[in-house]
Amino acid sequence: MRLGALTGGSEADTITGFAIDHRKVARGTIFGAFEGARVNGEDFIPAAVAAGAIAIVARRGVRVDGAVHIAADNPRECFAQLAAKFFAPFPATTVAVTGTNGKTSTVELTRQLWRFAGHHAASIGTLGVTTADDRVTTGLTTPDVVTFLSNVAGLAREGVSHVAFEASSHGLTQYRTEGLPVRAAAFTNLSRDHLDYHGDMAAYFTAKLRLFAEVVADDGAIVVWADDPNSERVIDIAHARGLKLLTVGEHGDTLRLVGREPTLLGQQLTMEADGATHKVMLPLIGAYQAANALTAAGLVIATGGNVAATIQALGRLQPVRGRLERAVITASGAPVYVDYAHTPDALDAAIAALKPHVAGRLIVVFGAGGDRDTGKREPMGQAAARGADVVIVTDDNPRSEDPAAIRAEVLKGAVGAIEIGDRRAAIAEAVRMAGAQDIVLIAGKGHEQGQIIGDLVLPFDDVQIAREVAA
Ligand SMILES: CC(=O)N[C@H]1[C@@H](OP(=O)(O)OP(=O)(O)OC[C@H]2O[C@@H](n3ccc(=O)[nH]c3=O)[C@H](O)[C@@H]2O)O[C@H](CO)[C@@H](O)[C@@H]1O[C@H](C)C(=O)N[C@@H](C)C(=O)N[C@H](CCC(=O)O)C(=O)O
Ligand SMILES: Nc1ncnc2c1ncn2[C@@H]1O[C@H](COP(=O)(O)OP(=O)(O)OP(=O)(O)O)[C@@H](O)[C@H]1O
Ligand SMILES: N[C@H](CCC[C@H](N)C(=O)O)C(=O)O
Ligand SMILES: [Mg+2]
Repeated sequence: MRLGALTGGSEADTITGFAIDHRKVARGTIFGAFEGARVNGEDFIPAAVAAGAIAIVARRGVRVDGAVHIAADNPRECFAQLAAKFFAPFPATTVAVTGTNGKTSTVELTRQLWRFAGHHAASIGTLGVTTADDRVTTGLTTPDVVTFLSNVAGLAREGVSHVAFEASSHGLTQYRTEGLPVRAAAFTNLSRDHLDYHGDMAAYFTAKLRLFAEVVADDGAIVVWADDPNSERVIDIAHARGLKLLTVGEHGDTLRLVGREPTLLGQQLTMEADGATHKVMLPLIGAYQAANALTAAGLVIATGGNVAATIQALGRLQPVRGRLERAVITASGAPVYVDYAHTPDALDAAIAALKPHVAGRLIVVFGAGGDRDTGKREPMGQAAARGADVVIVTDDNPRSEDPAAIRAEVLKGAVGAIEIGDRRAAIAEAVRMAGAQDIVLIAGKGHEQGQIIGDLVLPFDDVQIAREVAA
């Protein structure tokens, strides 16, 4: 592609790629220079030009010498639109999911449901890029815009026709997933997280709402988990834009959940849809997993799926890695579950999911991550203290913070909890004390394969450790 094709000018230079990090610029690259939370990318423009950048997307008034200046009021948005033209074509059906909790689960369940319907499908999110036979991690929930667009285009070349991706609030704020048509967007729920980055709940919600107000296509659809108190705002946007609206949940119209009976290994769901009553045995436990499964079904229906067939396909869903994953049963007979709950609401949801299955005590082991929203720590402690019979506060990913100080903040909400900083020792203690009637929940790290301590990432896998200490 020639530069002129993007600028509307006559530049004949061949575009070889796009970069938002000057260290990734090569001859023929278009460099996006953005003001960041840490540094100002505009400071790297001379270095990018020296490395061979032929054009710079940057704010008006910014100095650019030796390359074409593509000036824009919103450089991130402009860059995404141009990069998408370069990387196209994309899979025909692309959908996005946002919300505080449930994004990873919903995109993964959507991918599975599409696959059951015979489509070549993929999901992109915290677990990485997942296809029927492969999973590649990207490090972030929503990868940077260049990684995202090039990956989605790569999936199209592999024959993938359907993609579901997670739109994190960071990703939406930074226009990481713009430029390609989003056919449907789903809202799972809103509760506190990431206030370190967004400042307050209003700004955090506004960041998420942009998915519905601006990103989803004008002829697209919006799928809403209708039982969240915040869903009304999303529904209002759908009405204001005249978009197709599908609501799911007890308050839903498209898929109305009228019954949910927990069983040993799953739950029997009863739904009203299309004027008929449907029953299906969902092989996943917990109200929250039913919510995500219904939201996923909503996305599949929004993109052309048959209602009755999609509901029946819920019965074939496989568990999502690290979400209420049963790691092991201890020698004394207690099941040990690993879950990615790392917000107060998620801890509530994970505990509520296990409660119906506990005859004895629920023992919860968890901590909070460092360098992330500090205000969620005490409420996480409260959620655990409220719902569990035994609480063990341990370390999550301390990152640059003092782990003892993080634990102290969590313990403010969980007075009287047991404190064991070393995560392996904490898991071992939970497993040791669990009797036949008890259940152990290890929360916060789910699928993660490492523990981030300072600048180091040490190998750590909750599932594997649980198996080791239970052996
Ligand atoms: C807070 C945040 O979102 N940071 C991400 C973001 O940073 P930023 O745009 O503010 O970048 P910055 O570091 O200030 O730099 C500004 C610009 O200068 C460029 N630069 C920077 C240094 C340099 O030497 N040369 C250079 O060109 C950068 O590429 C960037 O474009 O863009 C960077 C480049 O893509 C990301 O690496 C970085 O992720 C950091 C590592 C991170 O930890 N992000 C987490 C918080 C995150 O994004 N999480 C969300 C939500 C998780 C969830 O709830 O699921 C996610 O989607 O994963
Ligand atoms: N619909 C839901 N309602 C409440 N809690 C949920 C819901 N879905 C998931 N959770 C909780 O949140 C945890 C993380 O789930 P999941 O990974 O699907 O969310 P996410 O939105 O992708 O999270 P992240 O922001 O880290 O990417 C789960 O392990 C569970 O404890
Ligand atoms: N996507 C989430 C992951 C948190 C996982 C938890 N283990 C932690 O490290 O805080 C975040 O960036 O806030
Ligand atoms: Mg996720």
